[in-house]
Amino acid sequence: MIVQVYGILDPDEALAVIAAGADYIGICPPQYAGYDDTLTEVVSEETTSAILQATKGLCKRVLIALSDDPQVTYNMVERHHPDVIHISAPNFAATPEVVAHIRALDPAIKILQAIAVGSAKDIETARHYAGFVDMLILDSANPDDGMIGAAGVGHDRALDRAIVEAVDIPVIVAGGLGPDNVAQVIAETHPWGVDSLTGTNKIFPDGSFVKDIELVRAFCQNAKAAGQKL
Ligand SMILES: O=C(O)c1ccccc1NCC(=O)[C@H](O)[C@H](O)COP(=O)(O)O
Repeated sequence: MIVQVYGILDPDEALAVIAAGADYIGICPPQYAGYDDTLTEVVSEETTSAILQATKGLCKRVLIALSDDPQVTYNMVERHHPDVIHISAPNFAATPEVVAHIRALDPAIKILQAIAVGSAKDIETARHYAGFVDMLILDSANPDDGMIGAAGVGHDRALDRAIVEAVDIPVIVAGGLGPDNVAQVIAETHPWGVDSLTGTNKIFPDGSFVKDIELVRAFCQNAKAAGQKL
């Protein structure tokens, strides 16, 4: 069972999260799209580079792309060359042309497409993406703004399971996962990987957060143990 942990803010935190068991770490670089002032997890271009440098070869490093402007994603790939580019924008998604463009910039990169799971038609959407992306992440729509991800809530896990069974590429299940519910969700969905942001954070009164390393450790241990039982 692959474990992805999002919301990494600096190199030391990244190393602590890896030591606690994460296989993939997720970073939110500047998006130049109106999110940079509202998302507390956005880190500067310099910090993104420092995290990527400090963790090279220790885990898979994932950058999230939230902008509807394709050029923002292309610039991110060209500048940082992460192991994985995670496309999670409201109105921009992978297409065969987008994938070809990204691969021309970095032939080694893996492309992870997000789906905000909400209805049975997402099964067909997943089948479509599976024809040209490397991985899928099944996430929750944020009830406040409709954005995909970082919602801290779950969604219909029967749909996740149906998507896992419908495609032949790796699928990461996300949305409201933490140490307490990850084993149950793995048992229900049989994913290749699981992901956590909110449920492994220590949140401060002003809304800022850091990773809670003990929660990350428990999340990784519980996920791996549940994966062994599949
Ligand atoms: O990590 C971010 O900064 C982020 C911001 C906006 C949308 C998604 C984001 N992260 C993507 C992830 O993969 C999250 O871990 C995933 O959405 C799950 O989040 P949560 O429900 O809070 O565990």
